[in-house]
Amino acid sequence: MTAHRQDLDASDGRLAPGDTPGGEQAVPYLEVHDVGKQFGTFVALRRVNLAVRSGEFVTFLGPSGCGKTTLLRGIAGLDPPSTGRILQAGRDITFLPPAARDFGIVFQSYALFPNLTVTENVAYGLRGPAWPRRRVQERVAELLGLVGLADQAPKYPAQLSGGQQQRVALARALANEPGLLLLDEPLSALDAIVRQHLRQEIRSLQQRLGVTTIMVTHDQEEALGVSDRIVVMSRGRIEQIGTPAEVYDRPASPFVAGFIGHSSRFEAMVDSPAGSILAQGIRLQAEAARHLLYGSRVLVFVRPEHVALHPASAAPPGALPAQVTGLEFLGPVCRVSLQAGPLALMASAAPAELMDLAAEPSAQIAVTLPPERLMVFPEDV
Ligand SMILES: Nc1ncnc2c1ncn2[C@@H]1O[C@H](COP(=O)(O)OP(=O)(O)OP(=O)(O)O)[C@@H](O)[C@H]1O
Repeated sequence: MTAHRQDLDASDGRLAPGDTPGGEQAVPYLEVHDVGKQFGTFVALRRVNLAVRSGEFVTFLGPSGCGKTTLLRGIAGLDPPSTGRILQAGRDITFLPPAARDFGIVFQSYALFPNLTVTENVAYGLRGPAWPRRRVQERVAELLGLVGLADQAPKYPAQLSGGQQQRVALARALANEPGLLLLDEPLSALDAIVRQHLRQEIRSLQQRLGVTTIMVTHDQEEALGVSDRIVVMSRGRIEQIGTPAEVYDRPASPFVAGFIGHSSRFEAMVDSPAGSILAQGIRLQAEAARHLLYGSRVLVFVRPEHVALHPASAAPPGALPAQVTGLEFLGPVCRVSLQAGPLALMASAAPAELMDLAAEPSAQIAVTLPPERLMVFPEDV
């Protein structure tokens, strides 16, 4: 496990054109090579490259229509790619029918047989000479124990909650000990609390079993919370592959910076080779601008938690005067909308800090933007 962590940390999570993302380590369990998918003239996937290591939990994350389900369906053989190859455990599975592959899948809609009991649903795929009745009974009992449903065995799906039905679907997907577990938005039909609980259970079960897992989701909190690595997708392309910390702290593109987490965004121009930028007349320091061409246009993002707030009367040198334009109470933190001259910024701070600053709507305060925290991208990326 330690070595695995080091592997993950060693990658900087960025993609250069033509790279094989994540493929720099030991032989991957699943390899996606240059996969493309067209529906008529519509291109749903473009040259997707991906390598998933054995035992990894990888999430496909992106807005609606970005192609994440299409990619998962390609890996499952439900909708083969138009171009490229997919290898699992070294075997080319690109055009194998689903039944000839080694995976279990859980869909968003529970997809259980309504006329079969929990036991019968889980046992459904356990057929043939390898599965005498006694062994099936033992395996089903083991699986229902694993997903915490040992006492629900005789019930029918309609007698279970949504969360319980997804646990049955998970037990069924794992019944044959597949090499690969595919989860297609498995939690999106559930309410927030069940969803949060079940996602942690899925993660701990996955770690206990060590099964290589790919989950599709459009919920970034879900992806950040459970994944070893996240594949961020947009318009049929992979924008970045990285650990949750990498995609959050070091986004590879303006899309990723804007899609993952909250941020304020503004345009600027590189003003000097020493990392000074000019944003609508306001001069700021940005370490990430140091290597960029003098005079080039850039997009700048800053996370709310990195916008530092100060009293107007005790502003540090270089602070920008700012007016509070809105406050949103979120429990442990408040989100503060600010107007610093022409720049609209969002900050977050503890309620006690805001009380000390008397930061009420229309109050005047001051802000600083730490140079090492500004995420800067050339506009032509
Ligand atoms: N069978 C199909 N025929 C035509 N177009 C399709 C087909 N399946 C998917 N598409 C299109 O391909 C694109 C990607 O679809 P996909 O289902 O992979 O998106 P997604 O990222 O999973 O989105 P969502 O979160 O909304 O499910 C969409 O624009 C979709 O309309």
